[in-house]
Amino acid sequence: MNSQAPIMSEQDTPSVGQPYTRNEQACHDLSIRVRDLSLWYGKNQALKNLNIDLFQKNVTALIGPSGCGKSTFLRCLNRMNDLIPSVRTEGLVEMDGHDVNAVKMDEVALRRRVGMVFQKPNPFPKSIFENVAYAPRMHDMVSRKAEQDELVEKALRDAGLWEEVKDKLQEPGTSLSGGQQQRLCIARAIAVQPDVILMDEPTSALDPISTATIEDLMDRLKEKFTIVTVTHNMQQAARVADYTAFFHLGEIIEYNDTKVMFSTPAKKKTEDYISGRYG
Ligand SMILES: Nc1ncnc2c1ncn2[C@@H]1O[C@H](COP(=O)(O)OP(=O)(O)OP(=O)(O)O)[C@@H](O)[C@H]1O
Repeated sequence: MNSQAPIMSEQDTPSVGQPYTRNEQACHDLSIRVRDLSLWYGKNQALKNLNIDLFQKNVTALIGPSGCGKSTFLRCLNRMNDLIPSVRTEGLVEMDGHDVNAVKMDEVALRRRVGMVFQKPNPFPKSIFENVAYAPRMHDMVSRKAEQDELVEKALRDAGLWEEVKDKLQEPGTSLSGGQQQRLCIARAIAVQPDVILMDEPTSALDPISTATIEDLMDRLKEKFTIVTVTHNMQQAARVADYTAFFHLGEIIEYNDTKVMFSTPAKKKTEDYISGRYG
């Protein structure tokens, strides 16, 4: 646990629909602030009046049964739901004090600040090198070849992949194993130096060893990045997450320090879910 992170007591657990309130110290660590966020797909309301604060350089896990809105919520943080025509949202999502839904917010710039890693590794059909170099070049972050090489090496090192690929950077990204491809996707996400990395079930398509490697990586990456991850795996949430939010039917039922939530959940529904009684 990040020693700078605010420690929450059970009394801090927000009741449904109420903003999470914190002490002054905690305000400095705020990355994303969500207030009264609701979302509809056509007539179906998928998110109901969500209020949550997500903290810098911590891992927050989103857990809950299938269809409860975890992925939908994740996509609100980088406006990916905008790509779905039937979607309507209400409420506020602020990143470092800026409303991400403001008309003047540039979506390209937003997605540079908020990287995303998906359930199934999805490298571009390009070389390992190009998978990492492409976005920094598009964003004019590198001009000289040497700078580009340096940035690619750094991103691959930070993603724990460099030693495995340094001699085959020109081979296709798709030639790597599933676990390596997922680390390549993480390298691609961090190459543009985002503030936040969203991960949507990043290990669910991987074997146990690759899963453990990604979990270790998340632990290291949170020194530099804010990570928000969706997982169906309770043990994974307990292992990797500083904070956990339990979603149910489009609502946040409970949000707390992971250790507190898993040892003494405040709500019966949370207890039933984490003890495997449903879901
Ligand atoms: N593109 C879409 N169009 C219409 N409805 C959608 C769309 N995506 C999700 N939904 C609906 O929104 C609700 C929340 O879905 P979402 O995928 O966010 O849940 P989830 O908790 O991430 O589920 P899972 O754990 O199974 O991935 C569900 O009722 C789902 O059917």
